Order: sequence, then structure tokens, then C-alpha cells
Amino acid sequence: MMEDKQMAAEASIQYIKDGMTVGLGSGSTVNFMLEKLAERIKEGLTIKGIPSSLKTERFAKQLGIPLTDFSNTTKIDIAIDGADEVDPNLHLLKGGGGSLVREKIVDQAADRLIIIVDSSKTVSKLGDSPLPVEVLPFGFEVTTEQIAAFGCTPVLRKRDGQPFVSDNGNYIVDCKFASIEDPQALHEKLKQITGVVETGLFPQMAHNVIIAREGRIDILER
Ligand SMILES: O=C(CO)[C@H](O)[C@H](O)COP(=O)(O)O
Repeated sequence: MMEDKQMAAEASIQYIKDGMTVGLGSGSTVNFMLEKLAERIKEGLTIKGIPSSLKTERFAKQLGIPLTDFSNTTKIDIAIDGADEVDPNLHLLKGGGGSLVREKIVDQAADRLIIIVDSSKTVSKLGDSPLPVEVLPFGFEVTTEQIAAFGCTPVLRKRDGQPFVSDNGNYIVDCKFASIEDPQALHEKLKQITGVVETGLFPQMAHNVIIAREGRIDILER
């Protein structure tokens, strides 16, 4: 049986039309979307993708999806991306895969952002998972203390015992808050810290969220 992530991913393909520039998100759910998109392209669909991570870029190239970049166009018709948490207002928490900065640039450039998730990602309030925050490596110790002052427990993300390094050469601090009452306000506060590059809070950005739950699809609209 098709898993829910794949089902949500495939349901997003209907929104992609001939001639579009498509923002390609990151993560395992997006990878299912890329596989289906590659099939449509082989059947004759003409699109160009702008990837939001080096991983997505590599996989899209492997699948034969034509790519472009912001040096050719700054207009994205539609972006399709995953998320780690989605609340009832369609605010998102992202960055579990560490691609939040490029994802936000791509998602914000899109006329329409479609999020694809399985039902495990739906929450009544954001903050069950730690909030990923991308920080400059220089002075990350200071930046992390300043982030903690907003009421969370920050943990520097590591891989093989070393700091995880994002596609942009930065670190990620995973910040566990008791709960996130106002995602926009928290995002704005964190962004005021000089060493913070970007937060994984994406409030008021998704136009649609496609949720697959035990083989059934729900499409939420903002
Ligand atoms: O924000 C992300 C990466 O930075 C991903 O979209 C998010 O982690 C969802 O991943 P998956 O589809 O593998 O569950």
C-alpha cells in the first residue's frame, strides 16, 4: 500500500501546469513528489524547477528534472515543500532536514506554496518538536545564549560528533520551547539576534496544506 507521505506528494502534482517554474522543497515527502514529477515530465509536461537544497538538486538532476535558478528568473509560480509541523492556521515549523533558509527563500518567492505532509505532522500548536534556527558559526556560543533567553533549551545540531553544517555553511541550533504561542512574534524576536540567519517558523506562508491520513487526502486552504 502507498504510504501517506507518497499519497500527499502525488496529490500535489495536479497543481503543476505546463510552463511553470516550480520551487522544489526538501525532504523525504518532497522526494516522492520529485519522482512523480519526473514521470509527468517524461510524458511531456514542460516545467523548470528551482531546488531548495543541494540534496534536492542532486536528486532532481538524477531524475532528469530540468532545473533553473534565480539568476534566470525571480518568479516562481508554485512551490511544493514538506514540513515538520503544521498548525490549524497553516503556520509551519520546518528545518528538520536543515534546509530551512533556502526553503524559505524559494517558498517566499512563490506565488503559491503547497505543503505536503502525512497526518503525523499536524499539531494543535507549534512547538512539539524543537525549532531549528540557523546561526552563523562565528560566535554561535553567544548567539545560542541569546536564543536561550527567549525561553528555550537550545542544542547545537551535530552529525558524527561535529557541528552539522548547512548548505550555506552555517550551524543549526534546535530550540525546544514549552510551546510556541505566537509563531510570528517569536520569529521576529529571534531574527533580531545578529547571529541568527533564519528560523524554521514559516507563519502565514502556506496557501494549501495537503494532508494524507490513512490513505485519505484532506486539502486545507488559507
Ligand atoms: O523542512 C524540511 C527540511 O529542512 C522538510 O521539509 C521537513 O523536515 C519534512 O521532511 P520529511 O518530508 O522528510 O518528513
